[in-house]
Amino acid sequence: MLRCEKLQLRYDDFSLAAELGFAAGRITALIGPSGAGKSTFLAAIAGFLVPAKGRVIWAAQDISALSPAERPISILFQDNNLFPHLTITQNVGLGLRSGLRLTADQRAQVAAVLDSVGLAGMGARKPAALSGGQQSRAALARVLLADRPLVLLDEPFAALGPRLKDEMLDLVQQRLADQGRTVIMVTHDPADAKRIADAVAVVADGTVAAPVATRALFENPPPALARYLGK
Ligand SMILES: Nc1ncnc2c1ncn2[C@@H]1O[C@H](COP(=O)(O)OP(=O)(O)OP(=O)(O)O)[C@@H](O)[C@H]1O
Repeated sequence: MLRCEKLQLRYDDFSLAAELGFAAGRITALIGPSGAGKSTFLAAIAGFLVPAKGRVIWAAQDISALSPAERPISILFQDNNLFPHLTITQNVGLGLRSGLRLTADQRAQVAAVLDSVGLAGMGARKPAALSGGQQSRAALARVLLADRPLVLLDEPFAALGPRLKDEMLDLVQQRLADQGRTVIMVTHDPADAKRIADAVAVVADGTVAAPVATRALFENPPPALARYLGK
């Protein structure tokens, strides 16, 4: 369980309050209007933004004072998930260790995970020599290898076409959530949430609301979500 206790996040003229929990091993979608604070909230969980108040608790431990690297967290952003000057093997290997020198055993682990996401034989290429969908798979492969229990997705698949995006969402479900990881994903698309999220937390009006089971939420949307959906 990830808990946000009396969390208050602030920029100059923006503030966001969060008092909620995310069930372990589940996928929770964050949905809400542009500028509502979804990325800001993920940044606070990841440790990039110091909260004005409150605490972030993971598995009953206060992780608020830990640096991003010390937190049990992997993150995928919309862009810049891969270093352009490194090969795919090197990029994915960073999930195992921070240096570029991999042992034979580590290289075998990288090859196996690339194989498992459909990128067999592509390890020697640079990211620019992969399609957008393949780059997404490589970034996901690094998250798989990093083996951190909490995974934050800030719309990493938004630039993909609908079929590729659905493939990636299904991979997230099969390879992350079904293996016990806790996933929090920002999305603008209700269809993404309906496809793989167990629950949805609405971010609007300065608050991150507690997650509600996906189907129940869309069947009976609260006013902020109804406005967002244009209903
Ligand atoms: N580094 C920053 N400094 C000052 N204000 C910021 C900073 N980053 C974000 N903000 C402000 O915080 C608010 C929330 O931004 P955020 O990016 O979290 O929203 P979002 O819900 O993720 O939006 P979108 O759906 O458009 O990506 C916005 O008003 C934004 O202008």
